[in-house]
Amino acid sequence: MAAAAAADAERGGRHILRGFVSRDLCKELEFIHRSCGAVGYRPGVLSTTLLHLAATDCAHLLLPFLPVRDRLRDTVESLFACDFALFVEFTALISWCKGASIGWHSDDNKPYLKQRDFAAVCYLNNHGKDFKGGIFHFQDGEPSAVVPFAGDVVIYTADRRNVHCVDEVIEGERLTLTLWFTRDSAHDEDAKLLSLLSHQPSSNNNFNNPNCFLPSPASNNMYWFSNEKSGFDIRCARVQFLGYSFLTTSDLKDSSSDQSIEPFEQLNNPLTLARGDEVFDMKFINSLHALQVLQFYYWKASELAAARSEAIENSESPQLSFRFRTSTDMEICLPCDRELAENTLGCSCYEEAKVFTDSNDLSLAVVAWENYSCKLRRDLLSLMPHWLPNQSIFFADPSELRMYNG
Ligand SMILES: O=C(O)CCC(=O)C(=O)O
Ligand SMILES: [Fe+2]
Repeated sequence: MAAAAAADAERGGRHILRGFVSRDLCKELEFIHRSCGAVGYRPGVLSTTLLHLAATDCAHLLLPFLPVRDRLRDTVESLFACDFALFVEFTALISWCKGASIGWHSDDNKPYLKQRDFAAVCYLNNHGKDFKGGIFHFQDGEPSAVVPFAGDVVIYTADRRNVHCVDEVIEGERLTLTLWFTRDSAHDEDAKLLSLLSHQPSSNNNFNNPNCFLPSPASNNMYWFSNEKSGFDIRCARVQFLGYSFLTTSDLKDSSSDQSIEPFEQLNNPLTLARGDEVFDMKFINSLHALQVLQFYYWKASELAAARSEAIENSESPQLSFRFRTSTDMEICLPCDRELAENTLGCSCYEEAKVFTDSNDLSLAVVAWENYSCKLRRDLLSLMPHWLPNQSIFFADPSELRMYNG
């Protein structure tokens, strides 16, 4: 087995593993990307890197990545019979929007990418259903093409033996979890992440702080998607696709209702969500907070609907969380090329979502999202003391660690 793997590596091995990532994890990572993603490293591409999550106070959202990240590293080490330690160089969720493509290249083809030894690209959604185009090709040898299917992973060496390209995406958003691995410890992603995490203000590491899982936006230009002529804010576009908009309202009784504040800045202040004439009666700390709750609601729509019908059956009165819009409720109006946004990120699945979801479930989503975030935050705080002395980020069962820690 080891000999076969070594021979494979000699030939510039490549592997396709079907069903490597569970469907549930694909959906969870999609939720993270749609609530936290920012503009990416090439035109038409959005990304959520682990460093970006850590830098925007969402370090707890690293946890869902860790089991699959560890498993991928182990798999690469064994497939290529590595007799050296392998480090993760880079981990990101990457979406390729309409118009995005990449021509023939190897992944180590720039002087600053020479440390890359292996690549793993996990597909999180489906060609044909969620997007069109976006097929992966190897220039020589077999397989010559990989059609992205949720859960599958393609693994290959990052050098000239695996020159590849991706066809232009014609429609929808093609989502991947992409990792590169290196044998050079100087490029270890974990060290960068740990340095960022250990330098965060102590209030963020304190689980007793009720705001410890609330996101902080990066700079506004990180959310501005543009072509040569116009652009749109990714956060605004994502809430619009689910049928909502951001609103400042005088009821919030703070600076957010001050209309002299520049619209982009209003996205970083308290705001709420509206759906047509209805206003959600809850204040969110900023647009990312509102977006995260809304995407959580979209992710968990069927579970939330079931929870609601159970509440009705048990004659627990459903929460009335919407009120009618008044003249003091002001929509946050940003320059936005709606057509570009729809063309870039649009997908028929959003139309289905609008019919499927019930606005009353949004208040259930707020509670469920808080529980989800609190649990991850607690797990993160259990794991941190084990990561720091090892200088490495790994997954372990946090409940066992808590027992062990007393
Ligand atoms: O997403 C893919 O299928 C491959 C992406 C790629 O080649 C790259 O990012 O270098
Ligand atoms: Fe590539």
